[in-house]
Amino acid sequence: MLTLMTTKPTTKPTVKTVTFLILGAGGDLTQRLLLPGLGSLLAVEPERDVRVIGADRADLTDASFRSLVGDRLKQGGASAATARKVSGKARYIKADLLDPSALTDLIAAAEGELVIYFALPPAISMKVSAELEKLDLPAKTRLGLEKPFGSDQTSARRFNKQLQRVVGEDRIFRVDHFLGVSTVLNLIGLRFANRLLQPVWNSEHIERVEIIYDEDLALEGRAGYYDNAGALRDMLQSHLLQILAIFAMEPIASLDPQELADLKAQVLRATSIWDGDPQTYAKRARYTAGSIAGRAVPSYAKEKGVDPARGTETLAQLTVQVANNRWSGVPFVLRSGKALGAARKQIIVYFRDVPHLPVGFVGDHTGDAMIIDLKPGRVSFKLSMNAEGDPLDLEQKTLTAELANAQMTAYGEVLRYLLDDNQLLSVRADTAELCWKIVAPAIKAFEEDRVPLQRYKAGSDGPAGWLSADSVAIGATDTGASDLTGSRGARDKTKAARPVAKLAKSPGA
Ligand SMILES: O=C1O[C@H](COP(=O)(O)O)[C@@H](O)[C@H](O)[C@H]1O
Repeated sequence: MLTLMTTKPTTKPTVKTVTFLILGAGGDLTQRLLLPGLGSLLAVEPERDVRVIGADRADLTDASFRSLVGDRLKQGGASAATARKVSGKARYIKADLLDPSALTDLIAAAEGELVIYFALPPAISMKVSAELEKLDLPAKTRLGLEKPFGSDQTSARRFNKQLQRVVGEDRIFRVDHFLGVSTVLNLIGLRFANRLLQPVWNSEHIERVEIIYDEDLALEGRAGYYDNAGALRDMLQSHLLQILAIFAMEPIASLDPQELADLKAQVLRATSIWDGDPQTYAKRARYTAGSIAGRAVPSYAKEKGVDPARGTETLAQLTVQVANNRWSGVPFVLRSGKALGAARKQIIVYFRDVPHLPVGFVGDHTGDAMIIDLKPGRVSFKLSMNAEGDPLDLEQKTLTAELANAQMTAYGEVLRYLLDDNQLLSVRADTAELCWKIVAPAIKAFEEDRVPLQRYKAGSDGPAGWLSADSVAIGATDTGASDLTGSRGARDKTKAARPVAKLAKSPGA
């Protein structure tokens, strides 16, 4: 196993006291992601002094909240002693979050630096921040926010302006847990630490890029949120465009939050739907009843809380262009969906064919690619090599290396940066707005029914023909099964699973 890169903390663990005030502490997000995420952070940095205050309308008591905090911290990996230490100091304050005097009391209860986390629906977050604007907040107060950041470019801008009236942009942390995935930071290391890769990271050598996040999970009881969002807003507008921005950005000089945000914004400003044609380059589909790994999955339209008439898509695919000197002419295909047969979370970089193959060689020398698996972190190179036996007969072998596993959950990583007042992993206001601008023509085309809502069976690979043959073949191949030497056994397995991969010359609509 070859370790390519580990994610290094940008700051050393500190023992400053930080109050983590969770607005909406009774909700699903707090229990499912935030507290376990904090637990995973405390597993690595148990010396942190984090004071958790939960606030909500729900009738919880200090005691019941402490027990919830303790359980969830342990679930995230914190030791029993650390969980006891943090949960023992946790407090629950029942509050109407739109009442200024209740907010004043919550703020007064804070010790040390204050982080206010909005685990609330966006409309409520907007109202609460309007109330916070009227209050005196302690110096260094930071706001943590969950997506969606608005529902279009205009509302995102309005929300950003509202938040910036509470604290400066340098204290606003828009959380995208994909930016906490170590693999994304590893992507920067992989590209910029390797002489081999740096010169080829452009349209001269790269023919197409796909960023795929197919999930084998279905709705998981989230109709209330998801049926109003759909795959395009839920995943492409946010997470996948963030990954694209990091992948495609110009060289970065240091892991400076401002510089990273500037470079990401530069990419996103140049990004738009391929040919400005959402009818051809935006696709949507919805799952029907099926089964995934032996588990029966009802049709999306029959899921509890879904309004079938809304036409919400559970799979979306968008081809975009980055119209700049580096990427002109290279299609970036973004795709994500639910209830697919296999979880596939990859960035695939397809390299162009060599201009000339020495006369005399035969066999498969096309389809060279780099595959970055996001979960678990892994990088594979599909390369043409001389075959065993007849050395003139080329074939493709896959060389795979594990990326270092994250020390903590993605939420743990973004919380670490938030608690440490480091904006490296947060989404800046302008990039949040730009992401809405990029997808707006596709959203409009979906709403006006100019893009047909296709169907796919839960447990399938999605509608046929969306991805090119080479992409389907890579998806069917477990890149991790190959090894660095490309032994005959591994190669045979790869070959059996994969038809000869020929690059499609179309943008992959
Ligand atoms: O933000 C979201 O992300 C998850 C996928 O992320 P993962 O880290 O849980 O794999 C997605 O299922 C969800 O719909 C979306 O809101």
